Amino acid sequence: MSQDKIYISYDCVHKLCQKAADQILSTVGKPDVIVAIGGGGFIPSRIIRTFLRHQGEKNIPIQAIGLSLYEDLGTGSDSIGKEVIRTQWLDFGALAQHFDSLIGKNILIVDEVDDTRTTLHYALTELYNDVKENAEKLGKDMGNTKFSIFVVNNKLKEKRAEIDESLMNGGMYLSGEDVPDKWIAYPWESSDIDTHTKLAKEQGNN
Ligand SMILES: O=P(O)(O)OC[C@H]1O[C@H](OP(=O)(O)OP(=O)(O)O)[C@H](O)[C@@H]1O
Repeated sequence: MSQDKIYISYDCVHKLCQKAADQILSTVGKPDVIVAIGGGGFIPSRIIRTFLRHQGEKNIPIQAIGLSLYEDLGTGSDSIGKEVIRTQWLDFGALAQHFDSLIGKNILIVDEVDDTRTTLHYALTELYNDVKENAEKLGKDMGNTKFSIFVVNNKLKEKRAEIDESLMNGGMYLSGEDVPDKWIAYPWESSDIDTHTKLAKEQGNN
C-alpha cells in the first residue's frame, strides 16, 4: 500500500482527542456545547466529549452540522477555491426549552481534518453570524460567546481561508497533530480495518 498516505488508527484518534481535551479544559474551560462538522467530525466529537467532563457531570450536548465541499465549477478556474454546501444546520429540537441557542456559550467546533481550511472558515463565520443575528433579535448580549476549534489533524500547507480569531473571543484553535500535506486515511473509511491498523502502527500512528 502507498506510503504516500498517512494511516491513522482508531486508537490514534482516541489518544489525540484525549490529549486535546486536557488542553481545552485547562485553556478555555469546559465547553457548553460541541458542534460536530459531519461526517468526519462525528466520531472525534463523541470521543472528545468523554474527556471533557469529569465524573458525575452532565454530558456535553453535541450539535451536528453538515458541510460538504464541492468544486466551484462556476469560477472557470480551479485555482479559485471550493464551495461549501450546508446539508444540515443547528437544531435544538426537544432541547430548546433548556438550551435554546448558542448565545453566551463556550462552543467547541470539531472536525477530523483542517485541509484547505475552507470548511472551518465557513463554519466559524456562519455560526458567529447566527449567534449575532439571534442575539440582536432577542435583545441579548452575545459578548460571552466563545468559539474554539479542534481538529484531529491539521495539514501543513498553504490554506485557502483563514480562521478569524476576532470571532473566537479568546477561544482556541487546536490540532491533535500537524501532518504533511498527504492523503490521510482514517479508520472509518477503511474496508479492511486490520490491514489499516497494521499500516497505521508501522507509521507510528497507533
Ligand atoms: O479544510 P477543507 O479543505 O475545507 O477540508 C476539510 C473538510 O473536508 C472533508 O469534508 P467532506 O466535504 O469531504 O465531507 P465529509 O466530512 O462528509 O467526508 C473533511 O471532513 C472536512 O470537513
